[in-house]
Amino acid sequence: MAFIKSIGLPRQKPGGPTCRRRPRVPSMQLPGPRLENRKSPLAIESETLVSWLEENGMYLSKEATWGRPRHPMGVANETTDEGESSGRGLVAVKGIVQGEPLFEVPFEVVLTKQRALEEIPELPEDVNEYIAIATLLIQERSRGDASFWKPYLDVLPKDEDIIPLFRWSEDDMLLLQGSPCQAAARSLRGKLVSEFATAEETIYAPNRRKFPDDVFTWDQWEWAFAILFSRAIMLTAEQRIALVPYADLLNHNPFCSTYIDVQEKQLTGKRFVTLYTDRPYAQMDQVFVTYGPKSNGDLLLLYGFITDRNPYDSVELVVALSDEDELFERKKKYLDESGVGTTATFPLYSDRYPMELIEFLRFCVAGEDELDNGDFGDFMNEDNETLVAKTLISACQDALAAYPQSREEDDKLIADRSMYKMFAQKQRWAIRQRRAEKRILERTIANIEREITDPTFMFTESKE
Ligand SMILES: C[S@@+](CC[C@H](N)C(=O)[O-])C[C@H]1O[C@@H](n2cnc3c(N)ncnc32)[C@H](O)[C@@H]1O
Repeated sequence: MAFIKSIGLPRQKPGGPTCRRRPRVPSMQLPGPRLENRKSPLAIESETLVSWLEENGMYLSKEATWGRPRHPMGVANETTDEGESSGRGLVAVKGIVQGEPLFEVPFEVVLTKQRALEEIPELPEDVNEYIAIATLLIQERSRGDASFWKPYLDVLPKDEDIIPLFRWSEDDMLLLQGSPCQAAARSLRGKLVSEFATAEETIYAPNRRKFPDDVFTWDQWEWAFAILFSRAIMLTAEQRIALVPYADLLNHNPFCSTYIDVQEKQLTGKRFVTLYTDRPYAQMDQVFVTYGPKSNGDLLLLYGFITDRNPYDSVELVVALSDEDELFERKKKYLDESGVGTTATFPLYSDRYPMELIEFLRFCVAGEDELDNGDFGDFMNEDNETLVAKTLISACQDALAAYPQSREEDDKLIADRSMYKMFAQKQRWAIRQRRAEKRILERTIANIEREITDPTFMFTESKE
């Protein structure tokens, strides 16, 4: 799935015939240090991280030690997925068997709310977890070399490389005109703005000596949340979120189901975050985790990337009770009382739709008889079911009409590889995202149009 460009690890010698190497240029002829000894800044940062983790009790030995095999992974400084850079990643440096613990990260280096409260006693005890860790991140970033977490902060992607959708400007977002992603991004951004205003008023402003206004700025806040949304993990056993250095170098593969646990060593009482694999890996394979069953829209919003092979991809479809319906008032009253409202949004997948959507539409298109006696969770009659199908098709057509470009136009942009490569990263994500959404809408229309011609057609659970 992913191709590793440069992993900074010794490659296994290939078997079979070897080819002769070109003689090396004598080092004395080279200006400055010998080329082969020059390390990229990325490699230096990764090595510094590894040394720091080892100093703080993480086992990362490159050689087997007494009774313990070598650490099975190494940091890949540049990985790619579907032709796009996916930043650093972790790679198996030896075969890994299923269920093997991959690493144990000592709690000493983990960022949690608890740790934030210890480091910043000025934070209120009941502070929200995200705000606590964001405040710790901002503080530590501002401390530069003096920060305990400096080696960790140095491997975080550079600011300009962190491009979740909620950080896009309104101009960038024009590329996603018509997409439900725009509203999701504006809504998340709005929440972050208002959370910042509250934190400013209740935590930062009252204690300026601890929280100077040139450090605790909106820009730093936005950066900290971008880091948290794209890297924090839920420690389920403890029901808390955490930033776990090293573990957060793992990239996403929706087909994985690795799991994370917190372990306490019996003799020492020391706690570690441990990751177990769900499948074996061959040497040089990139090791993945899953960030959860997320649609591309959610991946773009929180993590700043999408993946074409995403079984959980969906597009939000808005459907509403028609205000021209003769039974509008009666139906509205019922919907309001049920807490649903006359407009609802449902995820539409390329091969399925939720039964709640069908039930909602069965109710919205129902006649008087059906309203009195209907069970909307089940097929009621052909007329009602056909009306549901037509309403669904028309909702998909309306959604498609909201995009200024057609799916065919997006296809063309992507097919012209040399032109496509010249687009900026955000443009490429946007074109792929809006094309994926249109494909789901078009497929839904095609599926329903095909099925509606079948005399036994009905929406059933099996389509979910
Ligand atoms: C938890 S971090 C993983 C480590 C990260 N690659 C790095 O360089 O630090 C999550 C970020 O990695 C990138 N990423 C993870 N999985 C990816 C994938 N399958 N394709 C593209 N980018 C991916 C995205 O930028 C995402 O926000």
